[in-house]
Amino acid sequence: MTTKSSDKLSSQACEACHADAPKISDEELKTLIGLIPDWTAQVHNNVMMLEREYRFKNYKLSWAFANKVSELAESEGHHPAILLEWGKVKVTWWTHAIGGLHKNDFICAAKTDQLTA
Ligand SMILES: C[C@H](O)[C@H](O)[C@H]1CNC2=NC(N)=NC(=O)C2=N1
Repeated sequence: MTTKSSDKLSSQACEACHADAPKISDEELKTLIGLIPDWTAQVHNNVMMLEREYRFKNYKLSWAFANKVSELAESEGHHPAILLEWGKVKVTWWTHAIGGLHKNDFICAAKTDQLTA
């Protein structure tokens, strides 16, 4: 079996996150984003977020993927923004409780990538 660098993240589970949990450092951001190269860190309304757009052949496939992401979110207790459109789904992960990025967001991004397989 081949192992990808993102497996280091996707094999982990989200931990309970509290308002006093620290945001990831710049150093951690560099390391963690390197494990999920298809994602970009973007700042919206002063909050750093992880974003990726997935492409599909039609609306039904986009919709099915958005549903899978929703199932993942409920099972992890961590919830992304999902923008469902014809042929594409944009997934945005951040941690509301801290207004930024926590390791949970990187774990969930790696798990989201696995849903396309
Ligand atoms: C009580 C519950 O676990 C929290 O409100 C969770 C739910 N899902 C969440 N999802 C995200 N993305 N960030 C959070 O801070 C968050 N908090």
